[in-house]
Amino acid sequence: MEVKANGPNDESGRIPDGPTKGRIPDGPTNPMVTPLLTDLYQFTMAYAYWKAGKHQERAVFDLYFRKNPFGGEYTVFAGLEECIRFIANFKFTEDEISFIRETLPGSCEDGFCDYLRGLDCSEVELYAVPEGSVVFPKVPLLRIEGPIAVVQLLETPLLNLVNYASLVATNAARHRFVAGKTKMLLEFGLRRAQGPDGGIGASKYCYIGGFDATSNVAAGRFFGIPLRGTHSHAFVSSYMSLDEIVEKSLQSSDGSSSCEDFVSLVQTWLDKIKVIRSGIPNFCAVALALSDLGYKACGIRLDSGDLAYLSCEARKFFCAIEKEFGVPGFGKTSITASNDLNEETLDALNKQGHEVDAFGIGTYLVTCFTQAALGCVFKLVEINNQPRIKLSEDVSKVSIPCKKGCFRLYGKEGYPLVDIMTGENEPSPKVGERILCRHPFNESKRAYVVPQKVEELLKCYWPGISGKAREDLPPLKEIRERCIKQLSKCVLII
Ligand SMILES: Nc1ncnc2c1ncn2[C@@H]1O[C@H](COP(=O)(O)OP(=O)(O)OP(=O)(O)O)[C@@H](O)[C@H]1O
Ligand SMILES: O=P(O)(O)OC[C@H]1O[C@H](OP(=O)(O)OP(=O)(O)O)[C@H](O)[C@@H]1O
Ligand SMILES: O=C(O)c1cccnc1
Ligand SMILES: [Mg+2]
Repeated sequence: MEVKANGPNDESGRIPDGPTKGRIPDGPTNPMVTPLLTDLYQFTMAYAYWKAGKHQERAVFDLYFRKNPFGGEYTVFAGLEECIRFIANFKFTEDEISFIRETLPGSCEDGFCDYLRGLDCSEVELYAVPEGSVVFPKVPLLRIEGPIAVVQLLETPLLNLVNYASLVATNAARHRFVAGKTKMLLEFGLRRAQGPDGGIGASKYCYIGGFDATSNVAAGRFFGIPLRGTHSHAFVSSYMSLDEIVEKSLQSSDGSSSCEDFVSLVQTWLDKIKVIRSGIPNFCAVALALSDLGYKACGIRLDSGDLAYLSCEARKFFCAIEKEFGVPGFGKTSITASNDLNEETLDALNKQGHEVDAFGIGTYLVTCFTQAALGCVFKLVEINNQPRIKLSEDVSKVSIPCKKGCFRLYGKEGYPLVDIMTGENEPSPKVGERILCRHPFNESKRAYVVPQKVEELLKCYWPGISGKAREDLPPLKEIRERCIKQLSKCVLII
């Protein structure tokens, strides 16, 4: 997938009189993310707004989710950078406008096409919680303000860019929580992911959620995520016998000598250690022969059978070899496990006791097997400075009206206590001042809080022409660090 750079930057990457100060981010990572990547009804509504002369009315929409996924207590917010790349470069091509012309009913006026031709997100402002933050239901992840017609067109792509990203980042964080901080977590899901974008997205957002590396080479290239891999069964079963190995010599690691028949050296070791019929003595024989030449073998991967038992047996074998043959560190040879792993199997392995150093996780992680979608929604909360609410018999679907300020209040030890929403014109919470926090739908849930620190959650990532300062988009590693740091504080509380 090629990284699109269709932004309005000049050669210096700056737009001299453009809508925002500083550099416009490159286009979306996936070139399929265009203004047409939206639902038809957004165009139907945009046309109706335009026809009614309503399209420029200033609207405020909140993007939020209603319930934490996986039956859990938290969510990791991800996908923001791609949202900003999208709106920063939002512009219709002539081909796209022609397609819309053909798609809308013939009675639609040509003037709408002229309107689309001139459209960009310069009049839009986007406020967001920083990517990689731990977030909770109902509190806006994004607040988007702007002319109603254009913001309406943004609904579907923004939801698309946030929903899966946040779901899979949360899934990764949950796997990390069960595996523990010290284990290496490898994302192996590309072959099982929902298409190429699902695969690339899974690798990026699992990294944010706390995975250490991916097997996905394209993701390594695009995002600088560390790449790791072992080998498959096919590699072993492709050989019938040792006679097939033609090139038998191997230079020592420092280049000072050469072993003419490395295969014989391995066999000598194998004769000394072969006690059980498994791949482990074979690995050890090769590792010991390599050690003779100054190399250090990395480790093994277990991909079937009882992973707890086999990892313990393998560890015993490695330790016995360290002792018997005096090879320092051999007992610590890395053991990776894979094969249909998920939160439950990781938990079961922990309970049984195991010696696995690294887990390779694919299908259950990237398909988010236990929950299909996060269910983020995009709701109109204000138009022309007037509040708007969506009413529903299902109280969980009632929206919270008004343009809001969102704050995280921290207690004495620096731990977050509560996220609070205020009306834009209400005074914001202040350090050391008692404030009554009320649950939005349950009157009986209320508490006075005296915050020791107040953090404004929604920051301006796209100011349009407002002239406000724009938050930088941090590198992926920083987003991941934010996530890990925030989770370490939240999980203690949960
Ligand atoms: N000690 C263990 N405790 C709990 N679950 C385990 C343990 N060891 C392995 N598992 C899980 O049990 C399942 C084993 O699956 P299955 O029986 O289909 O595979 P297998 O026969 O071992 O290997 P293969 O994939 O080669 O057929 C996997 O989901 C694996 O993660
Ligand atoms: O099990 P996952 O969590 O999806 O992780 C990725 C899996 O992909 C590979 O084998 P593959 O599944 O292709 O072959 P298999 O079905 O024979 O294990 C690898 O050996 C893992 O088992
Ligand atoms: O490198 C591996 O071991 C790997 C990569 C993808 C899927 N399964 C295993
Ligand atoms: Mg498998």
